[in-house]
Amino acid sequence: MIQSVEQAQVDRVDARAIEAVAVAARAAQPQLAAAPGEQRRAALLAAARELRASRAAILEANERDVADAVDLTSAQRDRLRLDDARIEQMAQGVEAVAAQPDVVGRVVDGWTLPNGLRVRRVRVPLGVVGVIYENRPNVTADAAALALASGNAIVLRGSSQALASNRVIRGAIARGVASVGLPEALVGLVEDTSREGARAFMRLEGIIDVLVPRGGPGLLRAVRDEARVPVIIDGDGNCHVYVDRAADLAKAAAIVENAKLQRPGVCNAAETLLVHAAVADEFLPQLAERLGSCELRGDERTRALVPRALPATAADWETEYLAPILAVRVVDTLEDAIAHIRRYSSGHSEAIVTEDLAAATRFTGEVDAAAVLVNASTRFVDGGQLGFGAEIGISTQKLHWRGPMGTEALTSVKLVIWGDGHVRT
Ligand SMILES: NC(=O)C1=CN([C@@H]2O[C@H](COP(=O)(O)OP(=O)(O)OC[C@H]3O[C@@H](n4cnc5c(N)ncnc54)[C@H](OP(=O)(O)O)[C@@H]3O)[C@@H](O)[C@H]2O)C=CC1
Ligand SMILES: N[C@@H](CCC(=O)OP(=O)(O)O)C(=O)O
Repeated sequence: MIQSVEQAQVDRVDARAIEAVAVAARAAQPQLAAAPGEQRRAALLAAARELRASRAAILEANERDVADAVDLTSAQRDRLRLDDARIEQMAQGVEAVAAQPDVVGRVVDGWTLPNGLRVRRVRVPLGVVGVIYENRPNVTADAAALALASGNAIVLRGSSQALASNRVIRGAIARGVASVGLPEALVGLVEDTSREGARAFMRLEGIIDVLVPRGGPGLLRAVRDEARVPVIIDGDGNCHVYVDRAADLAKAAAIVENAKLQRPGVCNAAETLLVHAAVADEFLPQLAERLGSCELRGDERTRALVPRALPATAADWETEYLAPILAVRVVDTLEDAIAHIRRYSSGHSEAIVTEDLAAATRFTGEVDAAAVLVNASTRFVDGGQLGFGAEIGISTQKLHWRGPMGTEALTSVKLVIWGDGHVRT
């Protein structure tokens, strides 16, 4: 039989071991779906306790991960590294998910037909959620907590760089789950972190109900080419801030600084600044000073106002730097800003700074992204910040869900119809 190169590679990994983890999760999921909300909540609270109790083991594993990782950018190193405070945040994140209102079985709406049939639409778990994610170990806890809270089993495929950390974190959560009488298999971890293993994972048709690929363009290409399971893409963030002619420039400077520099390596950090020509003279020189060592790459009009800015090339408008670098362009109109964003945005998070309600309304109406913000930093587009407790990722696609994915995003709906001997005529 003739095989493609990709298929031959998939065959070389232990695809059966990966499948076994997912099959076990699938077998366990109905028990979770039938469990009362109190038991799911108790599992999460126990998992948080186990995370705190495993602090030393998590730190030790994480040190090994950091020591073994080669060629990390500063953003990747920052993501991978855990410390006491981050482990505590992880446990608190699990508790925050436990405190969310229960979504399983929630009645979305209901109606009674003229013939007496009673129809209700209720929320149900998706089933088995797979997630492929970057080298950020806290995602292991966040994703598992959100899945369990919403009645789903989860199979985690984290980065090869974080495997030791993820093993210990997954172990702690599984112990919490088992301590309340639920199966540990509800939280599965793919131990084969090869790229071929990831591709085998994407092909688990009929076993994984939905895959959440959380990462950059390389991962998304692989998913588009290889996945045989339904996906919710949580992709890269080429995010913009537009400073309008009617902006309060003090607010604008604080927002741009926060959006770019508070944590430059994350997907909701700003990458390009657009400034209306009417305020560029006043705004850009003071901003350049405020941004300190942040590298600026500007168009010609920007460079005339900010001599330290390097020339921006066409590629800069497309680039997610994930670093303290900001592309800057002066635009003549709100329409030009919207057109630039329409062309280059990856559909993650886009912000306008303005005191003009009409401009803000036009921006929020016409810009097509998971989140549009008025007079606020793009850094707020995060599950924890927006009240979801945590996030499994930030969906950059339109179907099923858009934006930070909390428990509701991990459910679908089912019609429950009650009759009394009704037959259709
Ligand atoms: N929308 C969202 O919710 C989020 C988006 N992101 C985006 O992720 C990117 C940063 O993370 P980064 O780690 O660089 O992302 P990558 O896409 O490089 O890696 C993410 C995960 O995918 C795996 N992976 C990468 N390429 C492939 C491939 N071709 N085939 C199979 N698996 C693959 C990685 O494995 P390994 O590490 O083992 O190579 C890792 O587990 C940014 O673009 C950021 O915006 C990040 C977080 C959240
Ligand atoms: N949820 C995050 C942003 C998403 C994220 O985790 O991004 P990344 O640092 O690229 O892994 C936050 O704002 O803190």
